[in-house]
Amino acid sequence: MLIDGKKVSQDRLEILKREIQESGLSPGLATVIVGEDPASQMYVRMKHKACDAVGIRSVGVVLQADVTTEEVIKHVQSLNEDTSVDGILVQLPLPDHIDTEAVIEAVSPEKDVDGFHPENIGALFSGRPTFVPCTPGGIMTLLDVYDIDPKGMNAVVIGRSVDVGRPMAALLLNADATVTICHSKTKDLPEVIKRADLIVSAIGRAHFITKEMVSPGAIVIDVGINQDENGKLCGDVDFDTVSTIASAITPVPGGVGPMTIATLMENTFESAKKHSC
Ligand SMILES: Nc1nc2c(c(=O)[nH]1)N[C@@H](CN(C=O)c1ccc(C(=O)N[C@@H](CCC(=O)O)C(=O)O)cc1)CN2
Repeated sequence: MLIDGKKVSQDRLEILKREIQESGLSPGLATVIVGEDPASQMYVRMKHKACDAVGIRSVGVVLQADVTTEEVIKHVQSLNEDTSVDGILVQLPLPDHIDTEAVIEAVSPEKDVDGFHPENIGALFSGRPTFVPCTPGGIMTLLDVYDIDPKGMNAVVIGRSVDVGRPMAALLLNADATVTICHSKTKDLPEVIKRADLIVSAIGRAHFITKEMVSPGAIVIDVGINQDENGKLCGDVDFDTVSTIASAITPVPGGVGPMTIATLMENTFESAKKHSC
């Protein structure tokens, strides 16, 4: 079965648009981008476009690549104080000279619609999630829409990043899966992956997950955004072969990526609802 993230995200955005209209609220999202990385610029454009589509006001702060950490934090603080802004997201990655953790910690936890603030990450790991990071949150929505219940499954998350691997593991644990997080130092990685009922790959290596590593019937979620040898967008999973034995699989493009944006829109509306109380 193909898990169609593009379709699910469109459906979710339609529903959200109606909910926002009916709420009478006027949610606001602020994006912060530093430098001119073309991929980051594209993702931020996609986020503003999604805001327009569902009825979320959006403002963009664009900062030069040589801005200091302190200057970025000042902009974030002024967005924290701006009552017309319900959600703040700082597009990642930031340039190397910027202290990313300090910038993320400067975002008010109440406006942290990316769910990266330590307070929100802590809540997630305590089993009391507040704002959930958008990519793992979007994956949980996909599993739910396709009636895939992780309860009791052996889930293997490949990659231990703060924005995807770790929160993904916490969400799967909260959903009663038995979770293994793999990383560059994991011994016998293919063997660990072979035992998985559910694989979430977020390592960023084109075609890394091959058919031989995957148990027939496993569910395969591909978070990778890579380029193949011809410069074509592809995931971590060798889709053509793995899809012949997986029971369900996400494509790249059109799988997890669009759900990241839909979840960001949903988090922003949730934030606006909280601020209206
Ligand atoms: N502050 C954040 N930074 C980053 C996040 C994030 O959630 N918050 N995630 C990624 C990038 N990202 C959003 O920011 C993102 C990546 C991919 C997609 C997407 O829809 N991809 C499409 C393909 C688009 C293309 O043509 O290249 C797909 O997979 O179908 C959306 C958002 C890192 N930074």
